[in-house]
Amino acid sequence: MSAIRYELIKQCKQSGARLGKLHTPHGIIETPIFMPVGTQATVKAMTPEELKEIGAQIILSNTYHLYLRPGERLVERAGGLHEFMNWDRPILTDSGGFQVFSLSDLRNITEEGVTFRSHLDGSKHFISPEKAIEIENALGADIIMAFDECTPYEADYEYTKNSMERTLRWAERCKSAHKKPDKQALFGIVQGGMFKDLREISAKETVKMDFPGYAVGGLSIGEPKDIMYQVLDWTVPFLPENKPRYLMGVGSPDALLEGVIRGIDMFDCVLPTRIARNGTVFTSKGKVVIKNAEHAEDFSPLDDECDCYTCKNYSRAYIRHLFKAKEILAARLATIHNLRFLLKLMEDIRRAIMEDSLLDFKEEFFKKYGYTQD
Ligand SMILES: CNc1nc2cc3c(=O)[nH]c(N)nc3c(CCc3ccccc3)c2[nH]1
Repeated sequence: MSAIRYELIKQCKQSGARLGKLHTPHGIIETPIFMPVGTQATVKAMTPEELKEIGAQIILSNTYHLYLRPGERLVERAGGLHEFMNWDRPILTDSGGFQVFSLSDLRNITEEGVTFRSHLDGSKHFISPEKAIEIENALGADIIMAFDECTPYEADYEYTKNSMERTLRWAERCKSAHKKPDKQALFGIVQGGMFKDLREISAKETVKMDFPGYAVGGLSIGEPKDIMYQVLDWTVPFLPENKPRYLMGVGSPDALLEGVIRGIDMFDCVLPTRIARNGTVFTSKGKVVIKNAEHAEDFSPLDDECDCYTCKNYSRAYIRHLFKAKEILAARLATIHNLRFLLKLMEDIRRAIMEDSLLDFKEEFFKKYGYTQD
């Protein structure tokens, strides 16, 4: 008995897109879904109530960060992540592999696991597949990711093949180490870099291990977008239709649409919250850098098609002023807007799939958004 159940509601007639419901111990998630990232047990600048207000159904957190600070045992003693961060809806945690590679400098990878230095204080640490699962079990997320190596984009065939094969062996070890499959759903992660045959082997071998859901890893790491889409075309067909598919690290509007069309159900990205704090916001007519002088006396909202709290109550001029004055409210208002923009885009996508008009919706969205302005 797995912790989650995926219900395929409708297969799009125009593309590989699907409408689904993911039943989890903390509630039902409608897919396709965008998942805000809350790396250190908080979606930066947002309260849980504000996240619910804008329609967030599931949030992500990070094993690597929470292990280093405050420690997974403290979170466990607090009653687990849901209690600790006052979030009673679903949570997904990544296994830490990716973060070790993108955050800590000194690191050594062996069959056993990864030795690395903490990006906080330089202290030495070791994480194995077993250790990663132990941490994720202690944190208590509804969906947990297997410990994998996100193969670097520029890796050659030989390295990518060895890395992918090790990730498969690690996946088996994660399955064996997982203590609570009835409470926490463990997803396998497909690797294989930019190579068709390696992606196919990784997908087939990972599916043989029968996980409740599958992630496509090793993407959104600097490769051109058309390569990412090509890798999806090579990989998704080998993933079972009755299980959710999660494309890791993807979240720009155009990539969300292209991923949905290729049969992806779940997405995450730090982009909307990160660029919000730097003063860049999504709008239906493309991205806007609010600090630019042109907005100084623009008393219209960020986006006149947006229904969010920020767009209903504040002007571009005011938000620009807050950024120029380095006011904390600036980051909050921009974050509310950017997250709502993507969550609403996913709502519109789900409606378009229901109405068999997804490709028409995509056409119209790109025309207005100005596709090239990704
Ligand atoms: C930005 N691009 C990006 N590509 C990724 C590839 C992988 C990958 O191949 N393996 C794993 N395990 N994670 C990846 C992530 C991190 C996603 C995440 C961040 C925060 C919280 C929860 C989840 C990625 N992120």
